[in-house]
Amino acid sequence: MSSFFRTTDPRRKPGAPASRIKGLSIYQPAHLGTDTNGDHVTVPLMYSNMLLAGVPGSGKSVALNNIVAHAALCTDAELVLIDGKLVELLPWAPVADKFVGNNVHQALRTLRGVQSVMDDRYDLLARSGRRKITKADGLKAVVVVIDELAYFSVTVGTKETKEEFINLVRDLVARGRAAGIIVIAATQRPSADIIPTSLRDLFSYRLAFRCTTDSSSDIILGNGWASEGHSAKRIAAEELGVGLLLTEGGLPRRIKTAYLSDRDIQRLVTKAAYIRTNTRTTPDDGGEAA
Ligand SMILES: Nc1ncnc2c1ncn2[C@@H]1O[C@H](COP(=O)(O)OP(=O)(O)OP(=O)(O)O)[C@@H](O)[C@H]1O
Repeated sequence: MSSFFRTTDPRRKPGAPASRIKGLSIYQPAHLGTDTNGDHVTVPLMYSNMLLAGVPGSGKSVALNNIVAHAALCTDAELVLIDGKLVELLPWAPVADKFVGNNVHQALRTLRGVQSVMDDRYDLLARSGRRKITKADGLKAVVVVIDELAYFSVTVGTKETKEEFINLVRDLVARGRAAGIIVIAATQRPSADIIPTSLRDLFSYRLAFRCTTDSSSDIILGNGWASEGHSAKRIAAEELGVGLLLTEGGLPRRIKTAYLSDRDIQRLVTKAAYIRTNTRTTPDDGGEAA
């Protein structure tokens, strides 16, 4: 398990001021689980985005919790949670910079706001002749977690709100990475209307949990993977939290996500709340230098 499960920082000397507890950095990879060899599986969040899909109860929310936990503990990331199901991400609401439940208009307003942050950052990049923001810019990454895509793009609202929602998501996924806008989107409906190829192909990481057909597995991972033996249909119903993780340019890798109990989440929220309100904290390490 990653170090953020500890309630106290092991490097903190007894009696040392609490302000020495450091948060994580969004430039560090997030712990997601283990592979079939038992090796740790991490995913870089900065300059990335991720699509998660699979049948109900296959493990998407548990996977999302790992990612949200990492982002919540980062002092250089803002957390925007959009939860059409309302209850899945709700435990993280106290540490979210913005929490939106099943309100499509609020969801649209929030995504428009993130889009305008992204546009401002592109102006900044254009003015300085650079291609992506770096740590040296001192700008926080914005981690936008959406569960469930289909709720806003198909189920509720009007034709106009559904179209605007999916257009905003597509734009943030397409242009967000270089600007430090990270979209993590989940759906229990891996069908072509919810995840058109043009959207799916924009995600740098795709995680397919159990699917009922090879074609729905391909809708998540990409056309042709099932025929090459990489199909999330082969994941058994009892293999909860098992999925195929595809990274850009790689092969799908079978992983099992780390499970966070409600108590783990409560403890992480408490720690993240402390880290986020303590302005003197600085993120650990940082990975990518300017
Ligand atoms: N990595 C895991 N280890 C152990 N149990 C798991 C794991 N992932 C999921 N589970 C079990 O499966 C249940 C369903 O998982 P989860 O809520 O993540 O599914 P889901 O795909 O988000 O479902 P839905 O689409 O209905 O929201 C969990 O409550 C948990 O009991």
